Amino acid sequence: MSEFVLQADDVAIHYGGVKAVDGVSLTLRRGEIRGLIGPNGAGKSTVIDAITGRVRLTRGKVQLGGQDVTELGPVARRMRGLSRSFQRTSIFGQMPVRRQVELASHKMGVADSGADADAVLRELDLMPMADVIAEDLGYGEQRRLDLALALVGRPSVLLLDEPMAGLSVQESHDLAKHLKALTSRWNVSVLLVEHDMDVVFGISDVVTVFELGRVIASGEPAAVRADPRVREAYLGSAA
Ligand SMILES: Nc1ncnc2c1ncn2[C@@H]1O[C@H](COP(=O)(O)OP(=O)(O)OP(=O)(O)O)[C@@H](O)[C@H]1O
Repeated sequence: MSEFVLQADDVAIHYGGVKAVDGVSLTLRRGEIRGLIGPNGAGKSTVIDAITGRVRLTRGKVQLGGQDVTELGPVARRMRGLSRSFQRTSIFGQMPVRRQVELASHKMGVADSGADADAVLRELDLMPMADVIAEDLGYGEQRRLDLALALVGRPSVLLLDEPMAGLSVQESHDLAKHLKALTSRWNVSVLLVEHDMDVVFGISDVVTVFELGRVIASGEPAAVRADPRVREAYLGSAA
């Protein structure tokens, strides 16, 4: 058994002459949060797409729990425990919260989807809103519902692309707290692309910095924050 739940090796995604991602390697240990940061267009979302199987690799390999999944599509990867959140709550806007989560769990083939849904809702403090129509939730709660849908079937890896976008400081704080709790209580590993530096440096175990499709720094948050190259490329003097 690999010590990594997720391992991407020398991943490249080229669009014609555009090297969106060009030789990126990264890993996730069980229960670890890795923050991915970098300027706009650095290739962060493309790496997420590559890992989920949404785009085909130009080069490289993706492994999940030590198994090569490079040739598998997004649904097959999801079934093997690789989940991502979408900003998709509006698709089922007319449906009550618990029903949505239960349906998503059922679609995943979970035997007791009711129990699965309840566990997820409890974990994310959404049980009091179980019967609320999704459209009537506050924005922060909708983001949590989005996360709930990604958590059905107990994935081992969660990929999140800017989950804090549009949230208030308090809502971001709450979501960050839930993410941190998930990693310890459910042993989920998280790859977090996020522009909110307080969140990234606050909850990540490791931070990886992208620039122009490549990794320019990676390590513990304090070391990355202090790295002169990172400050120059991205963080500026405000960090
Ligand atoms: N389908 C595509 N075709 C051509 N170029 C693309 C495509 N998708 C992404 N790119 C390019 O690849 C580069 C990386 O984009 P990407 O969206 O991954 O960056 P990002 O770091 O996620 O940026 P942001 O922080 O703004 O979301 C950019 O130059 C982008 O224009």
